[in-house]
Amino acid sequence: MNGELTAQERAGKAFPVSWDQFHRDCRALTWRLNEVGPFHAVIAITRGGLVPAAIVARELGVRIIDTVCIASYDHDKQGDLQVLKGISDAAMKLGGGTGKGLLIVDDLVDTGKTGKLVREMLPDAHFATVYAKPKGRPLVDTFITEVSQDTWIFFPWDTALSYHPPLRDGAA
Ligand SMILES: O=P(O)(O)OC[C@H]1O[C@H](OP(=O)(O)OP(=O)(O)O)[C@H](O)[C@@H]1O
Ligand SMILES: Nc1nc2[nH]cnc2c(=O)[nH]1
Ligand SMILES: [Mg+2]
Repeated sequence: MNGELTAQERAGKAFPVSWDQFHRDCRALTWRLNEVGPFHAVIAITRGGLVPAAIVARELGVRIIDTVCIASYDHDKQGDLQVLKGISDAAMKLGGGTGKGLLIVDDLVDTGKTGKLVREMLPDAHFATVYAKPKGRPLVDTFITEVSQDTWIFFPWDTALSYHPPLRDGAA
C-alpha cells in the first residue's frame, strides 16, 4: 500500500449482509417496485446489480434483462468510471431511447457516480437499489435501507465465514 486509505478503511463501520438478508431486502424492494411498474425490461449495473436484478425480475415476472457493465472500484478504491459494455440496442428500443418503462437495478449507491452515469444514458428509467448512502440517495427512485456514508457494506458474494476475535480483545 502507498499509505493512502482505501474507501473501505475510510468508511470505518462495517455492515455485513448475509444471503438471507439480501434476499429479504430484494423482496422488500420488489414490493415497492410493484407499485411503480410494469416494466418492459430490467437493466442490471454489473456486477453488483446482477444478483438483485435476478431476484427482482423473478418477482416482477420480467424476462428481458440487459446489462450495463461499469468498472470503478478496484476492490475498494474508486478510480475513473469505465463503461465496458453499454445498453443493448434492443433494450434501448424498448425504452423508447430515453429509458421510459425500464428498471435500472444496482446493489447500492455510494457517491452516486455510477448511478449518475447510467441515469444519463437512460434519463426516463426508474432507478432502484437495495442500499443507499446519503451522497448517492438523491439519484435513486426506490431503495430499501439507508446506511451512513462512513459505512462499508459487505456483500455475501464478496465474503466468507471466518473466525472473529471476541470484543473484549479489541475486535470492532
Ligand atoms: O455510487 P458509487 O460511488 O459509484 O458506487 C456504487 C457502485 O460501486 C459498486 O460497484 P463496483 O464499481 O465496485 O463494481 P462491481 O459491481 O463490479 O463490484 C456498487 O456495486 C455500485 O455499482
Ligand atoms: N461492497 C461494497 N462496494 C462498494 N462500492 C462503493 N461502496 C461500496 C460498499 O459500501 N460496499
Ligand atoms: Mg457495481
